[in-house]
Amino acid sequence: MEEGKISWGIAPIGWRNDDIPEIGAENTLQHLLSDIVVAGFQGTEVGGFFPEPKVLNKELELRNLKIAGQWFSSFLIRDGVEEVSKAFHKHCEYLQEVHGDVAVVSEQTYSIQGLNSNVFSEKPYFTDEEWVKLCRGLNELGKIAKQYNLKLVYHHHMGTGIQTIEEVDRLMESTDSNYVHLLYDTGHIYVSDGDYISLLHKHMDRIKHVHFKDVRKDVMDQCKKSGKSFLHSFLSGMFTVPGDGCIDFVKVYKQLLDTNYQGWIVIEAEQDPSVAHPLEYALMARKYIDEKLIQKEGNRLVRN
Ligand SMILES: O=C1C[C@@H](O)[C@H](O)[C@@H](O)C1=O
Ligand SMILES: [Co+2]
Repeated sequence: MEEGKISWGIAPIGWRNDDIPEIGAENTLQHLLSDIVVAGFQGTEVGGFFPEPKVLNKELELRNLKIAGQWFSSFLIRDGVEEVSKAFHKHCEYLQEVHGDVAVVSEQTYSIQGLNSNVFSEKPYFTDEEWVKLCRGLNELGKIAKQYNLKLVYHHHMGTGIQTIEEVDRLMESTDSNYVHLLYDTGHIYVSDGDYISLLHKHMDRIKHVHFKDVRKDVMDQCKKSGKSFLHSFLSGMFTVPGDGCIDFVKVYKQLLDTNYQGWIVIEAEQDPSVAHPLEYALMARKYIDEKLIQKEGNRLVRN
């Protein structure tokens, strides 16, 4: 990533979803990457179906695309830092080989994000001892990431122990800012707290990676009312690309520019690809970015 710039990416999640690997399984890596070029993005994140670094790098180079980062499910509370570190070293090695910038970490101990539980009312909570174990563990993982020239960015997520603004506040207070950074995901914090601006204001200095995920409020309300799981909520269309839901990305983007954010903004809108055509939605996102965000901000902007 170039110094002083915002890079725009789009995640594979609109084409294929690691949380439900069956959906979109017909979309190959080559198809996904070529769609990303057609839609005018500079890069993507690593999906669970991505190949070994040599093969991936070849496909990326052919299309002049970059890797922003990759998700890592940590089980620090369940397994302890020693065990988790082994898998995290491998994760970072892979990311280094594909020239990624961030390791996206989410603590999955007690997570209900992949279960058939009500994601709006059954999230887990950590005890004080578990908080200590988690935060110490994250500091250690952050040090490992640094050895590979990566930043550990923590992903707050629906259905997990770090979901709400209060929980993000506590995580930021209890971890070392040299090693643990924050991923700001507009969709997750909005569905959790009904507010996506406070987190941005409070933790701008820690935010080193951004996911732009929009929310269809009517669908969210319906999913909440019927007590749907996380997976069934997104399959019902709770999430979409920026400009197609209720989040004001102009406000968010302005704040990012005002505070001189440097790094990736990755469009991440999980939907069922058989319902929401992935390239069509990627193009919609790009149009919205160009017309409502970049043009609006004029020459303050930052697109390669
Ligand atoms: O960053 C993310 C990665 C996905 O696997 C996750 O479920 C999604 O909601 C998300 O925000
Ligand atoms: Co996300």
